[in-house]
Amino acid sequence: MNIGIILAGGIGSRMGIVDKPKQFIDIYGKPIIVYTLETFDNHPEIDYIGVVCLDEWMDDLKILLRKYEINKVKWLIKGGMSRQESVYNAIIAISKDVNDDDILVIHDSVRPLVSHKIISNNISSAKQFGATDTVIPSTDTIIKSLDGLQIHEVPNRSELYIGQTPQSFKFELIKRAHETAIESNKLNSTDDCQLVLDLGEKVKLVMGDKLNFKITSFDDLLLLKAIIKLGKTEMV
Ligand SMILES: Nc1ccn([C@@H]2O[C@H](COP(=O)(O)OP(=O)(O)OP(=O)(O)O)[C@@H](O)[C@H]2O)c(=O)n1
Ligand SMILES: C[C@](O)(CO)[C@H](O)COP(=O)(O)O
Repeated sequence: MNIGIILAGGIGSRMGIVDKPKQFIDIYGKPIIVYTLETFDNHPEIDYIGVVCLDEWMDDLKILLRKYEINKVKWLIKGGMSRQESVYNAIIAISKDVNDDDILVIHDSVRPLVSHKIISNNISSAKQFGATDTVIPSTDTIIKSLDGLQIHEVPNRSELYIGQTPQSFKFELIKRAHETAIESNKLNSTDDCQLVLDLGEKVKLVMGDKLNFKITSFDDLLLLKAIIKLGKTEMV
């Protein structure tokens, strides 16, 4: 079984909009989270979906699921204080319904342009290797600075990638990774692959796409609107 876990438990503080979290912002009349959910709902290899949501937005989410006929959602899960806690809440919520070898495809609700190809590649890689990250090669040189004032390192760009989601895992592995992190008091990781690496397990890479960017700040919204508008125009 392949399960999409869509994370919508964040408040979007870096967006700077106070009335709603960024995943509920409308883009041409449809909230960002719906774009993401539709792609998972329509994917033939995704069996069920769990959505992790801010408690106070759960009713709005339920209305959207009905309105847009998102039918594969089986679990509605309360968000945690951190991304890591939100993922763990999902692991606990679905645990009685899944087997160790089932695949969790964990995705940020605020990456609405994820493609079916990326999801398919995640599933086949996680089935084969147990843990998979979606990445794109870094096209910029990355500068490491420990103090934000001077350069401490210029890592070799050919070894650097930008991490995206989905990140996909066999259920047993990601559950063990989270439990081990909690036992060692690591509670605020922004990346599930890091927790699997901490176990000494390998994480395979699949190629993402520049378009699968994360909506973080206001400029990302402008970009998303432009891309969706262009896409629609080109389809006409
Ligand atoms: N407690 C949290 C924090 C984040 N997320 C989710 O994790 C994804 C990536 O996180 P990020 O972009 O950092 O979202 P926010 O935490 O909402 O943003 P910010 O850091 O600006 O507050 C988002 O889909 C977000 O909803 C979550 O489910 N639970
Ligand atoms: C998981 C992630 O989206 C990969 O790019 C990213 O690590 C989330 O980090 P954030 O600090 O929650 O934006």
